[in-house]
Amino acid sequence: MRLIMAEVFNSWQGEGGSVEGSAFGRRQIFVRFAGCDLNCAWCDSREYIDASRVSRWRYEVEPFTGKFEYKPNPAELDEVINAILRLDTGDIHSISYTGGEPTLQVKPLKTLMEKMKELGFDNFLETHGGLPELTKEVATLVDYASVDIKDETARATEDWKALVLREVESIRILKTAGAKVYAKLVVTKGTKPENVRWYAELLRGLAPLVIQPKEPIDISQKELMEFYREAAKVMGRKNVGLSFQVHKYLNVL
Ligand SMILES: C[S@@+](CC[C@H](N)C(=O)[O-])C[C@H]1O[C@@H](n2cnc3c(N)ncnc32)[C@H](O)[C@@H]1O
Ligand SMILES: Nc1nc2[nH]cc(C(=O)O)c2c(=O)[nH]1
Ligand code: SF4
Ligand SMILES: [Mg+2]
Repeated sequence: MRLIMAEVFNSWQGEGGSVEGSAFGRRQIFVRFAGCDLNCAWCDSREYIDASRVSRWRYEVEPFTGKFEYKPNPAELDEVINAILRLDTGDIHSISYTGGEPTLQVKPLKTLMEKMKELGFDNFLETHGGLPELTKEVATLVDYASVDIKDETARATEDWKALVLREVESIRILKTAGAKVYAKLVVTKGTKPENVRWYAELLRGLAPLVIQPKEPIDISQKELMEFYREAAKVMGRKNVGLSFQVHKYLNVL
């Protein structure tokens, strides 16, 4: 089975903060799929969005060395499994499937998740959640999920409100299947409080929310706290948290 890959590396989860379902600070092996159907203005993995331009993928030869070996795309699934297993440092909390958008390649994603479960690993899905029908195909194999809520300022797609509703549907599907799920909202200085209230209404009683400032940060702490307070008023004070891309501050992958 073949797939278009971006990279495999061993690091620790830098996002998610402290809400229920977050794996922040936990050791993970990251499997980054190439290809995405959205186009977030602030995407930090932009080079992997157009899968047709990702001619090769890379895997770290040893954790935290920044040394990689390269193979041509499409990758064979066995090559990816080998790359993951050789990075197993014995302290891995879960395998993080990210991208690009991992659910776009749902068949190899599902086979890989099944294999990693068989080998005793938990599965952490990092998804934009905009493809609930594909989310459904892997939901029972997901132990943890971070599902983005793409704010209007992400300019991820034309009909951004319909995308938000599909993301909430993916959250519901994952929760029903037994996964620990949280929503992640990347905010910018243009984010509107009334939109934060709308997201919070959709998420109330469904999943906790982390509010993550776009990097590089352009929002003041005062504005960030205003969004936090708006969400907490709707969702309850225990169901909202902050998340920062801490790995970027410590210069690790
Ligand atoms: C690159 S995306 C890949 C997974 C999936 N396509 C998604 O968007 O959730 C992984 C995570 O990085 C976050 N991210 C990407 N660029 C960012 C930036 N410039 N600032 C803050 N978060 C960012 C996204 O919000 C997402 O939660
Ligand atoms: N350390 C680290 N944590 C992460 N959390 C989400 C990431 C992603 O790109 O999906 C990511 C990443 O790229 N690196
Ligand atoms: S959905 Fe994820 S991978 Fe796709 S453009 Fe947005 S942040 Fe980047
Ligand atoms: Mg990243």
